[in-house]
Amino acid sequence: MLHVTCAIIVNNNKVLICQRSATMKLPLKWEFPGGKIEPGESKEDCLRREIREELGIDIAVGEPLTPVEHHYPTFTICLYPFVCVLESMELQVTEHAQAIWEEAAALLSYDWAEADVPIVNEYLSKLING
Ligand SMILES: Nc1nc2c([nH]c(=O)n2[C@H]2C[C@H](O)[C@@H](COP(=O)(O)OP(=O)(O)OP(=O)(O)O)O2)c(=O)[nH]1
Repeated sequence: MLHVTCAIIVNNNKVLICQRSATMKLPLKWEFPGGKIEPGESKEDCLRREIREELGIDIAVGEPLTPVEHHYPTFTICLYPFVCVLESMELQVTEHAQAIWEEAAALLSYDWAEADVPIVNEYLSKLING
C-alpha cells in the first residue's frame, strides 16, 4: 500500500487543485497536491517537501481530515489529507498539467482521482456545517 499525503491549500476562500499530467498514473485526473511519504518522514514534513517540489510554494500544515484507503485496479493507497494555508505566493507548476485556484462551490464539477472524492465531500461539509 502506498502512503500518500495531500494538501487542501486555502487562500482567499479558494482552494488549489491540480490536474495530473497525461503521462502520470491516473492521467488528467484532478487531485490535491502531495505525494508519497518517505521512510522516517512525518506526514507534515512530507507535505511541505512535496508542495515545495511540485509548486515552489511554502505552506502551513493545519487540520487533518479523515484518511482514505482506496483500491485502484493496480495499486492501493492510503491518502492523508490536511487543510493548509498558503505562506508564499509564486506558483511554479513543475509536474502537473495545470494548477488552479477554485471556489469551493465548483469543486464537485471536476473529474477527481477516485480516492479524493470522499475528501472533497468532507471538506465541503465542514465548510457548510463548521
Ligand atoms: N499527490 C496525490 N496523489 C494522489 C491523490 N489522489 C490519488 O489517488 N493519488 C495517487 C496518485 C499516485 O498514484 C499516488 C501519489 O504518488 P506520487 O504523486 O508521489 O507519485 P506519482 O504519481 O508522481 O508517481 P508514481 O506513483 O508513478 O511513482 O497517489 C492526491 O490527491 N494527491
